[in-house]
Amino acid sequence: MKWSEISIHTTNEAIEAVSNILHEAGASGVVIEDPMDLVKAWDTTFGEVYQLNPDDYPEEGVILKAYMPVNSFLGETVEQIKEAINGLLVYDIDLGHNTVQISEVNEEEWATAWKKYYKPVKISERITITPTWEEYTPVNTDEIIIELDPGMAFGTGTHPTTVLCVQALEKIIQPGQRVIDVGTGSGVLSIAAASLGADSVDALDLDEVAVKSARLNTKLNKVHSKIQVSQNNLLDNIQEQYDVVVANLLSEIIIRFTDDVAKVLKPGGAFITSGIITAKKDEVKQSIIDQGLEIEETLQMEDWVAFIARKPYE
Ligand SMILES: C[S@@+](CC[C@H](N)C(=O)[O-])C[C@H]1O[C@@H](n2cnc3c(N)ncnc32)[C@H](O)[C@@H]1O
Repeated sequence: MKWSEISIHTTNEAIEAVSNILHEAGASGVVIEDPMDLVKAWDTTFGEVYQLNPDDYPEEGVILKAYMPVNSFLGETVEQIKEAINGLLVYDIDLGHNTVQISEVNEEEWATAWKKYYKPVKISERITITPTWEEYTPVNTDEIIIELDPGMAFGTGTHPTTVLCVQALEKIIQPGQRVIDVGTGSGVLSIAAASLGADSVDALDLDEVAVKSARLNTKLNKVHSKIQVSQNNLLDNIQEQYDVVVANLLSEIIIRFTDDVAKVLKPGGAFITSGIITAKKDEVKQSIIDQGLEIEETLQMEDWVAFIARKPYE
């Protein structure tokens, strides 16, 4: 499996916003390279007026590196990333050099680079996410451990949008419920729902790499008998009714399919959604309200928002 390393030369000021864009685009981890690597020492030993060569100018800024699987969406994703970064100019964020470079790395290089940063993390009252290669002993008796092999799909389980969805699931899931997880990635939200007592979960993703990764993770966590993983575009051709719809997707995509969410929810059912950057909060909220759902709670972590909305009884 090939990974593509996307290197973005930007400024300190833009680190957070560009990292958010990379995470929103599904990057598995963002690494910030030491800006000091870019600084070259000036040799003025003889007090001469230096003949400046543009190539020797002290470089400023930072390099952000993100990793994405090489698949048919990559070109489009990189274009979207570039567009979103350029969009930051509207907020007067200095982007510095603003260059984007792409190179291929192999799976082993990626895995060793990334595994260093990935440790067990308690992400909600009851749920701790641990990578498959770490030994972890539960601290509390009612603690739920989710073991994840993030593999090639989005989702180490620790991104703020995932954390917000897990926290919302913990509030909402009742034993026996039927759940659908749109954009399942590594399967983390489906595993959380099943572990919290849901009876059956349909886990959907457009990306076949995610489908494989989710299947593997549901087995690892021994909840595969409750979770059906399939390749599907959003809620296309879904005819069943659900107690809970959970979707951690880009704001633009959420807005596009809230009408289908309202259709598949049972009266009294809940819609949990994140992937919403604060700037897009109102737009997403309005699209949910326009479909007759009621916003029950808004959760926030760093620059990210999640909504819990409810379909009223007739
Ligand atoms: C931000 S990740 C969320 C992964 C996981 N649910 C989590 O919370 O960590 C979004 C996922 O949605 C999937 N996705 C994007 N567009 C989709 C679509 N139109 N239909 C289904 N899945 C989609 C992506 O492949 C990706 O796995």
